[in-house]
Amino acid sequence: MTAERTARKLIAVGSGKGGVGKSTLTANLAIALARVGRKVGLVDADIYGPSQPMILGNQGQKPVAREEKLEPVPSKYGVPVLSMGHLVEPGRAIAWRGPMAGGALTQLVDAHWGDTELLLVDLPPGTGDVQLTMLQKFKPAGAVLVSTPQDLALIDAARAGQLFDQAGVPVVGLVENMAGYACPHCGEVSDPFGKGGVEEAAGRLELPFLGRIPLDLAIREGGDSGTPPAATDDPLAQPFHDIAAKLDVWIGAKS
Ligand SMILES: Nc1ncnc2c1ncn2[C@@H]1O[C@H](COP(=O)(O)OP(=O)(O)OP(=O)(O)O)[C@@H](O)[C@H]1O
Repeated sequence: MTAERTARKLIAVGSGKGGVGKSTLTANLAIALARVGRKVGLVDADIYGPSQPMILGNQGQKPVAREEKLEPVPSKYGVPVLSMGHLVEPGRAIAWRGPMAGGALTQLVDAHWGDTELLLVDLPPGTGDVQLTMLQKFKPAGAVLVSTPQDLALIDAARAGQLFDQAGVPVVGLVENMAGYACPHCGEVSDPFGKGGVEEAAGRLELPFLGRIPLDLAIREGGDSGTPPAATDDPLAQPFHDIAAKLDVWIGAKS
């Protein structure tokens, strides 16, 4: 069991601010990595607001426990997942204090992940209890930070970066989400959240810039309907595959 643990790498996907697309990115990266043959699993560490069962289209399935540990729930994209969303009734509020949330996270990570070589962990936004448990107890190999290009989100992203830094977890790089919206009627591209801010911030923080994902209705619809773009042949899959390839190279270099 010790050997199994050392071989498996955890990559945390974090953000300073909520709603910037962390869960969307995590699911699509996991699918992209599975499509190139990686044995990848996903932990939805967003204990209070789990969204992976909906994004990965396996809502309503319950994980079974074997020898007091959970069995991950399969998804049709070859990415097994564990989420509080599989354990509590949909729509029910999860009002837990920090230690309980930390305990729940432990159950999700310390599960029967079998031959899974890579676990992507979708963190809750910010720098709270769950993030600290994640860093201290499970020490991810690296962290990917996602932000929209607006200043407010970037300040928080830098703060989240500091948290990883202080914990000795290297930041793999920054991803810009929701940049450039092409109007479905006239095709004109506008930037509701700005553009390029994350790349600039990455330069300032001396961190790699991993790529940019456009603001696109199909990404939102894919998330809501359990069909993430990375699992399709849509051109929207490309940025996710490009970012996943960079992450794969980074992990390879670490091994
Ligand atoms: N590039 C995009 N284009 C269009 N919609 C997007 C994009 N990225 C994310 N969304 C949508 O924005 C919403 C928030 O995204 P998501 O849940 O991934 O963010 P989050 O950072 O994980 O949020 P939370 O703070 O709840 O954890 C979702 O409805 C998602 O489908």
